[in-house]
Amino acid sequence: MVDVEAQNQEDIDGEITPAAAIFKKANLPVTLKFEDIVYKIKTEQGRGSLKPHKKSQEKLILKGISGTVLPGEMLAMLGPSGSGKTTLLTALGGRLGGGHLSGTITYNTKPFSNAMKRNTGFVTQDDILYPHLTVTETLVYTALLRLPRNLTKHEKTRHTEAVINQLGLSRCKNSIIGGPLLRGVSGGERKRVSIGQEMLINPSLLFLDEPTSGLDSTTAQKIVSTLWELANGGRTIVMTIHQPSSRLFYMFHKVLLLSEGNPLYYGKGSSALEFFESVGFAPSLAMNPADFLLDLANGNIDRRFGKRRSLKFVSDPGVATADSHEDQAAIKQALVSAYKAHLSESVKSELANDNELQVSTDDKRLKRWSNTWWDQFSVLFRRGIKERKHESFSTLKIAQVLVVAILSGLLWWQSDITHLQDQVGLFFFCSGFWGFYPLFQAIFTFPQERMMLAKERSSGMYRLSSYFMALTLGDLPMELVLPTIFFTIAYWMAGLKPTPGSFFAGLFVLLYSVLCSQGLGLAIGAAVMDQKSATVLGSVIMLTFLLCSGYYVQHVPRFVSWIKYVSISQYTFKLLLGTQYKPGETYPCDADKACLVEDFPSVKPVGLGGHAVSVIALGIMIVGYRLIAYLALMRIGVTRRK
Ligand SMILES: Nc1ncnc2c1ncn2[C@@H]1O[C@H](COP(=O)(O)OP(=O)(O)OP(=O)(O)O)[C@@H](O)[C@H]1O
Repeated sequence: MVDVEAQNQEDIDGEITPAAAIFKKANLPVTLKFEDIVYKIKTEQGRGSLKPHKKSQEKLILKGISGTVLPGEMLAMLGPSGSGKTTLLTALGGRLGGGHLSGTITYNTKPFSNAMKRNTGFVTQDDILYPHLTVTETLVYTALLRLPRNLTKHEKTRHTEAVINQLGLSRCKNSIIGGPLLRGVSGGERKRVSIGQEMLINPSLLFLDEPTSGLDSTTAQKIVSTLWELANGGRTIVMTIHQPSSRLFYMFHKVLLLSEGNPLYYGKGSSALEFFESVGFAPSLAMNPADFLLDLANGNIDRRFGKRRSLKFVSDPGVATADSHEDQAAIKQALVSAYKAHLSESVKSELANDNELQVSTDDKRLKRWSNTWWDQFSVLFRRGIKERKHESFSTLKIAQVLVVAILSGLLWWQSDITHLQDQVGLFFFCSGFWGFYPLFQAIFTFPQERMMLAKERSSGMYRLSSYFMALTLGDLPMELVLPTIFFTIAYWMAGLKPTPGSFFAGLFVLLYSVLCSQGLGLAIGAAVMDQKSATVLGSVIMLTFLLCSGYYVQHVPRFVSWIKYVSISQYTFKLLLGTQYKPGETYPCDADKACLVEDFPSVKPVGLGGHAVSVIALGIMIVGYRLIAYLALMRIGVTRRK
């Protein structure tokens, strides 16, 4: 017998078995038990309707589900769409947030813990992968982040190679993953990459949400065969599956059939038909048992197949009559009662069986994170640059900025102080353009990353701070290069003060304000997490800042005049003017008259003093907005545990 305790301790200390052997056996065999799982959520009635009063109603999603999955077993959850499969899987995987979950879930008699989290893989229904990374890159970055710190980079790469071979991904290992608008690997390969990401940590407990959905039967068979092999190595595997073929159906050690949150069957797949026959439902024709089970769970017993001849024939469930609905409900009710009468006792006695391995998972000895902050940061930074370079360094963006810069240079061509209004207009344009541009670049950052962040954070891959720093710093070079190009072109074409001091001061102000607008974009994106709403909110805020910066309206009413104190544009505009004009400087306002620049109507509202205050205010905003973004992100990927 395997010395599980020693093996487990070894894993806690980080000494994972050599790459070639990682699929042979589970590190820490897990017995999963769940008893009387009930899950309720509060829904708002009248939501989306014109009713003024919304009533909150409780909805029962899972209605007392129990079962046991032993090491070496593969449990498949079957049921119609909306029957609660994903909800139950998420609850068992320790990731269910919101709502009220009751009942007990134990892993080797213990509740979910950090040690168990490290030993658990969770493959979500949608493949959440970066489209521009190759298969190998995707898996290597995951290995670098998830495998323990005492493994060398070389060992982690060897683990990746072993996973690639095990999952039959060698042929496409250098192909990019791809996405909706980018051709990449096939759907089946993508699914295998998602499974591979979880297999890298050699989990003893593996959850998969519909791993075969949308795949042809041969690919589905390949995936389930791989999972079957993994189960054979002493792993505990739980998956939801829609309509498995009969070949697949008989590969599962256990099947749990759900209907509207109720269990209808739990036990061996091969005994399912026998059970339903014993309670009065049997197919009279040879058919895929999974299809028959789904028909039962839908209450759709066809007269040709069902023995319940007294029930009306349901020709088209889509246009079912009230009678047929009643029939369906009656069938489902009969099946729920049959489960309670014949199966619930045996499920309970199986749960009472003390067959768990008494393994100590010393949670206190286990460090929360597999890697140091710096390791996480550097891997995430490199991965971010690789994935996002296509977006950040797109020729379209560079061309856009070049065109605007050259156009501005031509429009303001060699303007001098005799055309003060024009020059002031150029500075206002700069503060507006470089307020909006970085804001909209940054606004999309977190909404686009949301799914990935939720997935990786819920498997405890990295700290939020290392992710946040890596992502925001990774975007910086391009964010700063573009305004530098713009300013250099526009400045010299427009003939502004030709001194290095004025030029660099202006450039510094522009980059400083870009950092501030970028921070605002990050904060709005992270707080709203919806691209459309964030864009609308961002444009309203930035427009307000521009309108209140003192250029358009010089006599701003008192009750809105405070807005200028939070306006990025106002501070940028003021600082840009300060790089060109000094207090007391004059301009020719009439043929033979010189006037003070600070009295010029477009300059007066912002003035030429108070630069230190502006620099401090922008500095506070640069930090403050990023802090808001960070706090808003803290809610992503964190599940509440009971
Ligand atoms: N947070 C939630 N808010 C509202 N309804 C929810 C929530 N979570 C689950 N539900 C509802 O619970 C039911 C079960 O959902 P679940 O996703 O578990 O079903 P499923 O069997 O996995 O379906 P599918 O096969 O289509 O993925 C559905 O009716 C779903 O709308």
